[in-house]
This record gives sequence, structure tokens and C-alpha cells, in this order.
Amino acid sequence: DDGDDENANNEHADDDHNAATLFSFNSNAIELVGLVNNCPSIFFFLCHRFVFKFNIIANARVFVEKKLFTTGKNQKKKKLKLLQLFAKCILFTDVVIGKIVMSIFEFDGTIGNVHHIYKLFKEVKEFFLKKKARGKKGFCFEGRKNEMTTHGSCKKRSLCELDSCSAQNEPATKKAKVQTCSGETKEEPKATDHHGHANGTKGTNGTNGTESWAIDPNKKESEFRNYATGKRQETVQNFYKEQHTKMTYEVALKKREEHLKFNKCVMTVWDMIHYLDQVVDDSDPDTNLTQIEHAIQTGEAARKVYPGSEYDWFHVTALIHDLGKILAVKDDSKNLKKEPQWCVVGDTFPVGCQFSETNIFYDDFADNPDNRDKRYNTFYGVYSPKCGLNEVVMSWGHDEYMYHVAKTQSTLPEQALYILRFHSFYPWHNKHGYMHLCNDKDLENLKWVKAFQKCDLYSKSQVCPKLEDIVSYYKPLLEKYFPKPVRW
Ligand SMILES: O[C@H]1[C@H](O)[C@@H](O)[C@H](O)[C@@H](O)[C@H]1O
Ligand SMILES: [Fe+2]
Repeated sequence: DDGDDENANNEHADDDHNAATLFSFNSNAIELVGLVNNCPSIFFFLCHRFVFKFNIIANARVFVEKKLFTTGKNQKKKKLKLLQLFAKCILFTDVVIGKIVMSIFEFDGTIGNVHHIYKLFKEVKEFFLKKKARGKKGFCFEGRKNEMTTHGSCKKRSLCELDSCSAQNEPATKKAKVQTCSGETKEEPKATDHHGHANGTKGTNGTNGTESWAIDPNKKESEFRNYATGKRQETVQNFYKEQHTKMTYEVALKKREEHLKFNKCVMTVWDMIHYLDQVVDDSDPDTNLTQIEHAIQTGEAARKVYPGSEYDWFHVTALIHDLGKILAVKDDSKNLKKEPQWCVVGDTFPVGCQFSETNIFYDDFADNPDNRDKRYNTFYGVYSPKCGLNEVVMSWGHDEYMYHVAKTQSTLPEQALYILRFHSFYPWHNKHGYMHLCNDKDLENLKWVKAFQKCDLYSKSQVCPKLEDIVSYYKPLLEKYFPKPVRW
């Protein structure tokens, strides 16, 4: 049914209105879980403020237009509807809808049934209405209908305003019930916001009163990842010029082979962490602190956002996520040979297929030999559609290295392994690129990578506790998940 009869049309009009109203505020941490018709993938979104809004919308539009003009006539009505919906999403500047629409296309290459999109919107709306019914303050939904402009007025509110009041009434570890489109209810972890505002008071979330420094309250999210005019601009720019020129499919394979022998040295994770005090990441526009400080900040942010002991794996993962950067350290006694930074840090990307424009400093790939190599410069390159990221060779760096260390020598869960392996894959988890290579498992785990990304990025501030302050919490956990000293 494409809205041919009157009733359906009215219903759609209503739905249109609801969808538009619902998204007239830019909600930050809504998790949408949905099944789309014809689409076997369950898709997840951890939506948050100001996520590369323009880029995503621009990409999505191109995609929609392409589909609209290249698929069969019988689909026309459906597509028109979808396009209208999409127009709305642009109109109401809502990246959330943009992402949904885009995903419906990208996740299975066909156009999902428009009714299911509406259904998804409805569910989210219900979720929020229920939340409101439970007496949460700061919720901003009703009464905004007439205020929709290109920038919904509520959009300016931060997550803290929207959620902190409610969070004060409830423990941060509370489970939220999320309805899936298929009707079943499943338990999802409810995080506090990334400022750790869930319980608001100092020293009550198990972080021994150290939480106030973890995230710089004065730095806005939009001020991070500034690759155009940041303070470290020159260093970062030079870094990516070199990396994007030199990192090829063959280099990645060679480095994989070299470092995955684990024949450097044997040492506990805790001891190895100390080596991070020798690394300052040239690719990072947001911090000039050493990586040991970044590790502590990220770990503590993770504890704050997911404080429950059931998330201890998440805390450990956060602490060690960049431990692979020891590849950039020189210590002959430990066989650490100091790789150049372009082979260790920075955002990661698949090699062996076309470089995506969702990469930062995309233009710098122009001089990469793979860019001219027919084997590697097509959309799929050496890969097949939805082959799964496990099949994909990523640019070599600390993520891939640490993933293999943890996969072979720890008991960390799958989500943790995904975080370790793909946390620097910003073009994917942040800009929605490379979806054509993903399978369902990748999409399931994406939500954890995204949850982690907030702790990783927004915890970068100038204030940091010392290792001694956190040893009592992390050391036993490291021993729990890495039962033996590690072969590096
Ligand atoms: O995960 C991060 C991220 O990708 C940053 O952009 C990069 O500069 C860092 O090296 C990496 O550890
Ligand atoms: Fe990293």
C-alpha cells in the first residue's frame, strides 16, 4: 500500500506531522533500534548532537537522488514519499532522520517500506512520551509544533538540560526498555550522558571523587576534531598528508604480518601502559598530553558514563584502547622499534578499495599509489558487498594491533574487541561511510563503538589524575581480563 486510499493518506499526513514534530528537537542520545522491511539488518543509532550534520545530509541526498533516478518506475510513489520525508529531515535540520533514511538505503541497497519508517518514528515518539509520563523534567517535545524553523528551538538545548533532571531521579545504571520494530522489548543499557551528569553529585559514582576533571565542561562537542584551524593544525595536517600518501594495501598487509607475530617481549598490560608516557599523538588536534594521560581520562570517562560493574569490561577497554601506540615507542630491550607515527596513529580507513570522502583530509589520498591501481580503486575493490569488516584490511595502526592482542590473549567480550579494532574508524562510526562493506554483526556492534567514541573524544582535557590514583581500580580488572602476562 502506497497511500492510494484516503485513510492511508490521512494516516500518512499525521505520521508526517508526528515525525517532523518529534525531530524538531535535536535529541542527543536516543538509541533507535529498528527493523526495516526488506532489510534483514537491525540497525542502531546512537544519535548525538552536531554529528557532521551537513556532510551526512549532503551524502544522503546524493544517495536518495541517485536511487530515485536509477530504479524502476513502479517504485516511483514510494520513492517520492521517501524523498518528501527526506526533504523534511533537511528542513528540520535533523541529522537523525537523515541517518535513518540513509541507512535504509545503504544497509540493504533497496528502499525500505515507508510505513516502517513511520513506525520507527512512532516508537521513538512513544518512548519519549512514556519518559515524560514518568515525570521527567527537562523533556522538550510538546508545545514545539509551531516553533519549527530550520533550527528547531529545542536543538540548542544540550543533553544535560534534557536529561540531567531525569537522571537525578534515577540511578544511572537503570535499564531502559526499548521497543524494536518487530514488537519485542529488549533491555538496553542506559548510560549517563557523557558529562557524567546522571547522578550529578561528586564522588558518588564509584570514581572516588575524581570525576569532575574527566571532561572539560567548558569545551563544546563541536570544538573537538577541528581539522581546519586547530592549535595543532600544522602537525596534524602534515601527519595526514604523509599517512594518506603512504598507507597502501600492501603496506598494511606487511605491517600486519610483522607485528602480529607477538615476538617482541612478554609483559603485563599494566606494566606496558607505563610506556605510553613516551607517546604524544601527532594526528590528534585535541590533545597534546601523553597517551598515558589520555588512557586514564578515557577510562575514567567510561566509568562515569557506564558506572555499573557489569560494564567493567568497558572501563578496561577504555583504559587500554590506545595501548597499541606502544608501536611508536623505542626501547631495544623490549624489542620496541618505534614505527613512524603514520603507521601507528590517526583515523583508520579500509585499504584495498576506493578511499571514501568521509575520511578527513580526503584530498591527501590523491598521491596514494592505490588511488591509481585498478585492483584497489573501485567502490568494492578487493571486497564483496557486505562482506563484513572482519574481511576488510584496515590501514595499519594501533587499533588493529591491540585488537589482535586482546582477541588472542584476553577474555574481553566481542563489543570490546570491536571498540579496540574500530575506534579510530571515524569515517565509519562517525560519518557513516563504508556501510557497503558491513554485515549485521558490524552494525550490531556499532552502537558500542559509538558509545565509546564519546568517552574517548570528549574526555580530552588538560586535567588528569595520576596512575597511582587509579591503580586500585584498574589493576585487578586488567588481571581479570588478561589472566597472563601478554606477548607483545
Ligand atoms: O582513535 C583516535 C582518533 O582516531 C584520533 O583522531 C586519532 O588522532 C588518534 O590517533 C586515535 O587514537
Ligand atoms: Fe585510538
